Amino acid sequence: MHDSGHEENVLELTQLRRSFDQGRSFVVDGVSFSVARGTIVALVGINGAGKTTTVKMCGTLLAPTEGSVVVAGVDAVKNPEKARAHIGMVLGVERGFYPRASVRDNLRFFADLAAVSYREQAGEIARVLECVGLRDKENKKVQELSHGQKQRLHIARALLGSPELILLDEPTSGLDPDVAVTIRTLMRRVADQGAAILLTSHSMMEVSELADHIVVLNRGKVLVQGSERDIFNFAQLDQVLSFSLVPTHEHELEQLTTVLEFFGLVSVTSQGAAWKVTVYLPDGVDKHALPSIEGAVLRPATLEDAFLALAEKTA
Ligand SMILES: Nc1ncnc2c1ncn2[C@@H]1O[C@H](COP(=O)(O)OP(=O)(O)OP(=O)(O)O)[C@@H](O)[C@H]1O
Repeated sequence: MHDSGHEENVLELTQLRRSFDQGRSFVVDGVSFSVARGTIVALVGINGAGKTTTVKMCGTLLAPTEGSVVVAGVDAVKNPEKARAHIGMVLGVERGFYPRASVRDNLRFFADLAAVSYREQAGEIARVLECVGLRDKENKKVQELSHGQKQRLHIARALLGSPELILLDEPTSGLDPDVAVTIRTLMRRVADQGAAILLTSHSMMEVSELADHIVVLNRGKVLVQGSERDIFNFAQLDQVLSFSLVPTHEHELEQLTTVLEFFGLVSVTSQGAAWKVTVYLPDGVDKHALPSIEGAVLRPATLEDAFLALAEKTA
């Protein structure tokens, strides 16, 4: 199935737009990016940025208002069924399986849908269950599985028939950390075997670990896309200064933030009787000139910080 060059784009979005109010506003507004074979692209953005709507359009579950989606060379807007044959997806995990039927029977049903021939089904089901570490649950009823096991079963379903494109909306949300690690390892392995993966995630740690390319959405538009370094550069971020403050006089917080704004973007959130102050410091700031503040911690910025700084900037 995977017979052409490594750089081939399995998914290409061009100027994708979607309105839910007859064109008065667009929740996805001119989004373009691509996902190459063997790579993982993460779509991130604060709530309501348009991530799920974008992924649904990639999966042919929602028609774009404008723009194009091409999956494995197939125009997915004109030929959604043909495109779907190349897609495995996990979008929302509460529904989808027959709870009283066994894991194997459920996967047989989906193997049929994924056009896996009857002769190959037993082997394919064993393969995908092995991939997600559920081989010993083949005869269990789905309703007897834990939340994490069901999540892994959804991923197993998406792998049936080895689709070239895998779409995952929040694949590890609500999972125990150890199960999330298993799933992340699995995603990397599936990509290394040649699949193109598009995922959404609220976990910047996950994105940092997995994504080869990051697309940051903001109110339906691509704010920035590229490597982790590109996101840092765009957010103009190097280090982060943070501390808690219980003001001793009325204007203390205001005075301090006015001084700190000279150095970088300042975010203030309440923490009971205290205020948590975070200062996002760009490259080149003279750290020695910073006011000395009791309990302040200066540390290198993480992707989470870059993301929060961008969210703060665009709020
Ligand atoms: N079927 C719909 N009808 C009307 N508005 C919708 C519909 N689906 C989504 N929206 C709106 O589109 C916007 C983007 O939603 P979407 O779910 O794509 O965002 P998201 O980035 O995935 O958010 P979250 O991180 O909260 O999952 C939101 O304002 C949402 O209310």
